[in-house]
Formats: sequence, structure tokens, C-alpha cells
Amino acid sequence: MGAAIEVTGLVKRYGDKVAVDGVSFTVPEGEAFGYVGPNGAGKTTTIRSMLGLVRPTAGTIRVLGRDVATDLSEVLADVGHLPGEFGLWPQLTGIECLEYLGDLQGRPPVRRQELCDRLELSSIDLRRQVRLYSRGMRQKIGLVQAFQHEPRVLVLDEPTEGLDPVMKERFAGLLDEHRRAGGTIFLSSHILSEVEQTTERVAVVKAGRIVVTRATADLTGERVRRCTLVLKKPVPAGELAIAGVSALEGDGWSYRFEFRGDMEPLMRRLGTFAVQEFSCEPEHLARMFFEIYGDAR
Ligand SMILES: Nc1ncnc2c1ncn2[C@@H]1O[C@H](COP(=O)(O)OP(=O)(O)OP(=O)(O)O)[C@@H](O)[C@H]1O
Repeated sequence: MGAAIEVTGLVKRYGDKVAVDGVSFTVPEGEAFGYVGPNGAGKTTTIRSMLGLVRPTAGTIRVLGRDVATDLSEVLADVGHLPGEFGLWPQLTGIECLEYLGDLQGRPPVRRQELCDRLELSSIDLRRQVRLYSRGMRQKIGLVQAFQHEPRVLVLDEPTEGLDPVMKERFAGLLDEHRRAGGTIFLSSHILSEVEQTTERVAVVKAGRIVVTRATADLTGERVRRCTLVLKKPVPAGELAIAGVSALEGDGWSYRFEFRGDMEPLMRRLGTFAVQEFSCEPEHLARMFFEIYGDAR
């Protein structure tokens, strides 16, 4: 399969401010790619450049082989874009917004009705002006417009912002279907659990540059787990000196410690103790993110 997204030497300056400072990456078709980094790192600017919403200072962007600078209409026909804060025209009705965005996409909205049904947007809702919508309803319009034309590439910028848990689940279902149909996903999100669940590879951006690109599973493997052990018979702390254990605290009857890496040797050792209780909680990916890359600001 070819490249779905190819960004080469992307630079975007706003006056003296360099928002994106020479970013290059390729997302093969069918991959789900995460794009993470602290506030102001340049994620949204990269996305807006991919959609022709800002003009890069330098660099090229190709989507499914087409140059965004010269073939924007063809690019937009193949891309579904869902921003976190979805701005709509307040005086238009929901259906008018969907039609207008559908015209920009230039492809028939073959899934519109099905999506409205699944997201519980009734025809009465759709005939109301968007200014009367709740934030969640606006976000539903955002979801419908992103998927309505069956795009091959989804570009998602903080997509679950403002969605309630039910809508989040439906959105996850839509992403799943998109993946199974061989679609590509580019996901920028601060919700690292979402990045972890959705993507196969992740790039970390800092001050306008990609500092590292890794398989998401590798990042997960380096994750810290916080463990608590309660014993029926005490064991000396030395018995827990196993590779991967750190920050060990305890009195022989109970211990707390952090664990990194392969769990198997730890579980084998625990099997030789009289264990009353053992719990092991993965640390939030955010902490691992900052541990590996330091304070990314
Ligand atoms: N229109 C603009 N004019 C001037 N500076 C801008 C403009 N848009 C973005 N910037 C600046 O460019 C930098 C990158 O912004 P961008 O919105 O791309 O970051 P981000 O990684 O998406 O951040 P966040 O996670 O906060 O959304 C920031 O310093 C921002 O202030």
C-alpha cells in the first residue's frame, strides 16, 4: 500500500513565531498514527496545513499522492476532518451545515442518514438552527460530516472533546469500522489513553519538531506500573529485588513498589510467596510520556 500522508520539511512561521519547524513524516495507508505533544507544540498547525487551512512557509504535504497545495479539492474528497472545537454557522440548520460541508468535500454523503440515525440526530434536530444546539449536538454534526462521504483518511484533532461517554463509544465504533475497511487515521490528542487504544505508531512533537516516532506498543512496554502486595506470611524486602522493581517500600507484610518491563519474572517470584492480595495499576501514559522525554515544554 502507498503512503496516505507524506509531510516533508514542513515549516510554518507566524511572523517571528515558528509554529512548525521542519516536520517530516509518512503515514502508510491503513495505519493509525498518533501525534502528541504539549500545548503549543505545533500539532494543530500541522493538521491545518494538511487540510489547506493554513499555507505552509515551506515544505510539501501529499495526501494519497496528491499535493495539498495544488490539488486541495481532490484531497478534501478523501479526508474526513474532526477538530475538537467544531465551529459551525449559527444561523444555519444542522442539515444545511452538513450539506455545505458535504459540498466542500465534493463527494456524495453516502453515509449521512445512517450516521444521523446512529448518533440520534433526528430530522427535527437537523431542521433546527445550530445556535440552538448543545455542544454535544454540534459535536455530533462534526462526527457526521467527518464520516459522511466515506473518506479514506481521517484527520482527528482532539476529537472526543465535548462528547459524552455514550457518544465516545459510538465514535470508537466508527473508528474501528474505518480501520477494518483499510482506512487511515491521523490522531492528535492529549488523551493519551485514546492515542494508546487507537494508534499503532506515535510521533511526539515538541516546539515545532518531531522528537521521536515509535510504535505505540513500545511506549506501552516502557510504562510504569504501580504495584501493591499484601502477604499472609512476611518476606524480606531482598526477595523483591527483581529486575524492573523500584521505589520499594514496605514492612515485610505489605509492599508498594513500581515496576517496569516484563511481568513474567515478577509473577514467578510472587508465586513462591503466600500472597493475600496483589494489585498492579498501569501509570497514566502521560507520566511515562514526561518520564521518557523530560519536561517537553
Ligand atoms: N494564527 C496564529 N498566529 C500566531 N501564532 C500562532 C497562530 N496559530 C498558532 N500559533 C502559535 O503557534 C504555536 C503552535 O500552535 P498550535 O496550535 O499548532 O499548537 P498545538 O500543538 O496544537 O497546541 P494545543 O495542544 O494547545 O492545541 C503556538 O505557539 C501558537 O501560539
